Amino acid sequence: MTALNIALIAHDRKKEEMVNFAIAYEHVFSHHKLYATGTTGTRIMENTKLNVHRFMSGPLGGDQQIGALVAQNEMDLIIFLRDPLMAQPHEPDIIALLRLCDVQGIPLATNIATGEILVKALDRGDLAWREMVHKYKDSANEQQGSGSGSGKTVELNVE
Ligand SMILES: O=C(CO)COP(=O)(O)O
Repeated sequence: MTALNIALIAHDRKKEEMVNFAIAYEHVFSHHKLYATGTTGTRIMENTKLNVHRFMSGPLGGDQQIGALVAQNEMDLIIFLRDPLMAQPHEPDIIALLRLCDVQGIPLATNIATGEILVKALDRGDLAWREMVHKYKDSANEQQGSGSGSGKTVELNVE
């Protein structure tokens, strides 16, 4: 199975849970391309050997940056450990990201129990259909002669 694009996001009181999750499934995640909001990504990299492409911190637009990739159907799996007991200043961004996952039909876990099921499914190859999505997009882009391939993974430079 080729590497899929996975986004890991956690609100502050869920970050320790996310770090432990990343440690537990490092052997699975290491085969894929990881993306995260700023602080979540930093915490994961500090505690594992995983390489994580970090976007802005959530309140500064990180959810929206990941949402942009979801809108382009580039993101294959999202594990977003939300804090359901604390209001977030960027709640509209969060809702927008979740909505876009439903628009594109992207596998999304918002708690650790579902996250674990999805990562085990990923490990078993159950998300191989996402490879077909990428192949289809790539060939559609080639047919349109878009050259650099607007459907390819967008690499953004972040600090
Ligand atoms: O707020 C977040 C997601 O909505 C997470 O952002 P950080 O990973 O930067 O803390």
